[in-house]
Amino acid sequence: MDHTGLLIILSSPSGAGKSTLARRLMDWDDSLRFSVSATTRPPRPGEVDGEHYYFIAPDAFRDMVRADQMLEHAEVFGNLYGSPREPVEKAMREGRDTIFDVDWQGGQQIRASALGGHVVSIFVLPPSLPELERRLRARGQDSDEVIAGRMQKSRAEISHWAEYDYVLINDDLDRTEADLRAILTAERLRRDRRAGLGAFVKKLMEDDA
Ligand SMILES: Nc1ncnc2c1ncn2[C@@H]1O[C@H](COP(=O)(O)OP(=O)(O)OP(=O)(O)O)[C@@H](O)[C@H]1O
Ligand SMILES: Nc1nc2c(ncn2[C@@H]2O[C@H](COP(=O)(O)O)[C@@H](O)[C@H]2O)c(=O)[nH]1
Repeated sequence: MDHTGLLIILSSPSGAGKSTLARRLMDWDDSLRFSVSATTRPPRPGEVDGEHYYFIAPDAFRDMVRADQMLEHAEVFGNLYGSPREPVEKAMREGRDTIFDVDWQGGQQIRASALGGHVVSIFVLPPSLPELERRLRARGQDSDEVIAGRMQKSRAEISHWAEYDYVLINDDLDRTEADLRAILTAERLRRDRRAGLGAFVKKLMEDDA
């Protein structure tokens, strides 16, 4: 292995399909790892601590931020969310690619982080706002009040679309998954080519010295 792992950022307004797409990508390629975030929001029915999120108290969250244990963190919909730093750095050293499901603030912070890896950012749009609301309701996990709050914030999240390398409209799930696979394959080739050429050029210079 002569490369570091990719950092793959997925952002979207809540309910556009990031978690569903991330799960599908990991079923396609089991070498991908998901960055399990820490959050102060309460678990939804069926969510497992350490698998979907690390559910922690606000004080514990703030302690982690103070100890520089979060690669990025933000307040989203009135709760704190953050990506623990250590597992990401370990995956990068091991050459494993990491998927992040984070909002635009997290996306900006990961891009600006000093990790020095190859970052690929993807924004997922819903086909329409009524369809976004339909998906949030169909998921059946949030109250009307929570859904209204998320819909109200959706425009602010969408306004950051142009900061991303790729923008996909998640109308047909199979099609969006296929687009994501193509992006990942191409970005891995770019990363590998760069890493391979670096070694080649170094050797070329040494041979000539
Ligand atoms: N292309 C699609 N067509 C129809 N339904 C979809 C599509 N993509 C995702 N969904 C459904 O929409 C709902 C929301 O998807 P998901 O939970 O993946 O969104 P999310 O972006 O991760 O949301 P959040 O930001 O709140 O975590 C789920 O019930 C999922 O099955
Ligand atoms: N900046 C971060 N945003 C995160 C992180 N983990 C999740 N999120 C975003 O929060 C909302 C809501 O998520 P939900 O699970 O409560 O529906 C969603 O848009 C996520 O992308 C994180 O670690 N950092």
